[in-house]
Amino acid sequence: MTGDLDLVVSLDGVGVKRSGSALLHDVDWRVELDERWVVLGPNGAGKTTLLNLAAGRLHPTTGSAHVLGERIGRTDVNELRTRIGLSTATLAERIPSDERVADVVVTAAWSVIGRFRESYDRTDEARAHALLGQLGVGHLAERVYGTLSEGERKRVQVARALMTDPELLLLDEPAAGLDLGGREDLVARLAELAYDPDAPAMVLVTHHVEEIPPGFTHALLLRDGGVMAQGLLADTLTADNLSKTFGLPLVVQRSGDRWAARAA
Ligand SMILES: Nc1ncnc2c1ncn2[C@@H]1O[C@H](COP(=O)(O)OP(=O)(O)OP(=O)(O)O)[C@@H](O)[C@H]1O
Repeated sequence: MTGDLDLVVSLDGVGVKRSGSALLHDVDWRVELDERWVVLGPNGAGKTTLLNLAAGRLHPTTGSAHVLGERIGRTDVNELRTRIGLSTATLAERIPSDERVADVVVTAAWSVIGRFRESYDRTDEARAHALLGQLGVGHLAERVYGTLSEGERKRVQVARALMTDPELLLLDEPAAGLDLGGREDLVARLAELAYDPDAPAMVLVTHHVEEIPPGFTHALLLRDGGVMAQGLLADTLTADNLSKTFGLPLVVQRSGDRWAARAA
């Protein structure tokens, strides 16, 4: 147990090994309540592994991991899960395509995917509708999930992740597969959330600096399971750091509160 109540994630010397290879090694990372982190790195760098650790769904092989004050591996993970909002492609694949959109969100209150009860609490229904509205898809609440566009689905998935009023929100590539309009819309919604002082601590995994929403404060760069750089966005997203992380010379541009990168 850590003494700092503002500390949401705390990894100390964490390594994760599978089948003899190190997915992560020597990771020290702290996420505080009012911080919004972006995790960047090339394919296979260990980003999803890091997110699964922060979600309490994976135990470290070495070192120690605390999430919301609980030590992973020594706590009831089911209880911890209701305090964490998680949106990943793996979870999204399990959403039944014939499910009513409002039900996709409301079922998160019971940590299930797929409606299994006749009636849900009215306050839960109201919260699900409010969250869909906040994400700009309130008008789709009565539609069937399978009929939504990819962009609409992504926003429903974020609403679902927020359903339990989590203390930590983890988003794995929320803008993957979206067209430019869809990406910009989602980035704007996530920016609103990032600026909301009542919103949970946030960690967003992405491959692209263009997808970093305004309001995000910190970045962690991963390569081959190791941390290349971490800290405040402006200090961390340098051409040098990104070039080393992605293994090619890059130019990084900041325009207001948005970022862009291209080969040098
Ligand atoms: N259970 C496992 N056993 C062996 N190797 C694994 C296992 N799970 C993941 N890996 C490997 O660990 C590495 C890191 O995977 P991870 O999914 O964390 O990367 P990532 O940065 O999220 O990649 P991407 O951007 O492609 O989604 C990859 O090389 C992957 O193949």
